[in-house]
Parts: sequence; structure tokens; C-alpha cells
Amino acid sequence: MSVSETTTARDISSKGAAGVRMRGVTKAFGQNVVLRDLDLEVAPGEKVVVIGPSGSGKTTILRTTMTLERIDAGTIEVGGRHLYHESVNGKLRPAREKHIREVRSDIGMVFQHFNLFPHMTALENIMLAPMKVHGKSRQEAQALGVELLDKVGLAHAVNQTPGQLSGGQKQRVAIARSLACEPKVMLFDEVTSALDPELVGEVLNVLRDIAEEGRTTMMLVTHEMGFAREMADRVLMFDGGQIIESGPPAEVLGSPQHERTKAFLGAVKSH
Ligand SMILES: Nc1ncnc2c1ncn2[C@@H]1O[C@H](COP(=O)(O)OP(=O)(O)OP(=O)(O)O)[C@@H](O)[C@H]1O
Repeated sequence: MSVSETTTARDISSKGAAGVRMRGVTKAFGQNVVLRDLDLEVAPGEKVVVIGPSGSGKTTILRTTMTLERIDAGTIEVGGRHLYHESVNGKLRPAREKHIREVRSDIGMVFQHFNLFPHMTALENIMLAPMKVHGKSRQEAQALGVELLDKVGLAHAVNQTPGQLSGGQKQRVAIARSLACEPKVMLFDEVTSALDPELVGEVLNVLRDIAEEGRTTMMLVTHEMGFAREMADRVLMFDGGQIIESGPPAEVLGSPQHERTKAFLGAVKSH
């Protein structure tokens, strides 16, 4: 049974953050149905942590929202605008690429692996999208890049290439790069999983800062339960491509109701 999500209006300081609404989202890879008729509503500025066993569809829900994978059925809206559909004469039709690109420009995603260009400096990596996608001048993009590197605690690394940075620093550059497009929704896919344990904290601190600013809606797939407990407005437990449990972290992580959630949390704790 899938839990249908209805988020009540809440007093979140959302300076430009956009909500996400999914209705009946289904996605299969061949015979493997990964998302099953999924309904989910994320309020503007909300911070949602997605947990669940390996293969349950957590990454796929982020990738379909980022349009890195297309959905087979259903609808996704970002900031009230359909991502995959356009309204023609009052009817929803599959959207043209131009429309999809336009809506997607409100969304940023940070991955487990940083995907920085190795031959470019930290600053150049950040400047790329504002110049190429958003038509900012070199000067504007540079000023923005310097500001964002400062924000993620890397003012000193402006001219360093990824090879000169630690994993945690590279991930902070990747986060700054994503912020450079001023996303209204940010998707974080296990962004600390590839890091040495001593570097995890510095990246989580940057995520905390972004969350506290409240300028963007955040959907995070993470195994950092302490972080989820502290920062999330809501935790979603995924299993078999559906949300089987959803609620405030104290409830879902503190006193889970579903047997699968209890088993999953038990397994996570025993690591
Ligand atoms: N591009 C793809 N082609 C084929 N199958 C895929 C593809 N991407 C994901 N899958 C399959 O979809 C299912 C869900 O994958 P997904 O990565 O969303 O799970 P997950 O919950 O994020 O898992 P993990 O915690 O291991 O990252 C898995 O069975 C996976 O093998």
C-alpha cells in the first residue's frame, strides 16, 4: 500500500523555494518496476530525508525529478509547473524538451561522486553553469563563484584543481556549483557516502547551512541518521518503490510503525 502524501501549509521561510508534487509516478527498467504509482508532496522549503534499503528506488526518485531518467506514467510538478507535461487547450500533453529544460533549471542535484572537471579550478567549475546555462557574464559568474566558495568554507581554494582537494572539499565545491544556479529544489544523493568518515562532518555542516537559509527545498537520500534526526522536517521510508512510512524524524526513526522500517533501522544501527 502506498501512503498518499498531503503536506499541510506550514510556516517555512521559503525565499523562492519551490514545492514538488508527484502523482502516480511509475518507473520501470525493463521488467523491474522501481517506482510504483508514487504520490508525494513536498512543501516549498521543506527538508525531506529519504531512507530505505538498497534497490528500493531512492536514487531513482531523485533522478526522475532531475529528468536524468524519464518516468513511464504519472506527473511531477515543480513550483506548480508540470515537468514532463504541458497544458495544450486545457489538456496535459507530453512536454517538449525545451519546456522540460526550462522547468528543470529550477532543480539542482549533488551526487555521491562529485563529477568536477579535473582540468578546471574550483572557481571555473562553479562558473560554468551560470555562464553557459544562465547567460551570466564572466565577471558576474566569477563574483558569484567566489562568494559561493566562501560560503562553503573554501575561499582559499579558488584556484585549486580537484586533484589538489580532499574528498570533502571536492564535495563542497560540487555543492557550491549546484547553488550557483540558484535552484528552488535541491536533490542530494548520498553525498557523504564516498567520503572518509573524518570528512563527512564538513559536508554535513554545509548542508545544515543551506537548510537553515531556507532558500531551497531539499530532498536528501542519506544513511546519516543523526543528520536526518536533527535536520529533516520529514523522513520517508521507501521500500519496493513506494513510501511505506512517512513522518517527523522523531516518529519514523524513533518509533517506527512498519516492520520493514524497524528491520531497516536495526540493520543501519548494527553497522
Ligand atoms: N539505469 C538503470 N538501468 C537499469 N536498472 C536500473 C537503473 N537504475 C536503477 N536501476 C535499478 O532500479 C532499482 C532501484 O535502484 P535505485 O538506485 O533507485 O535504488 P536505491 O534505493 O537508491 O539503492 P542504493 O541505496 O543501493 O543506491 C535497482 O534494482 C536498480 O538495479
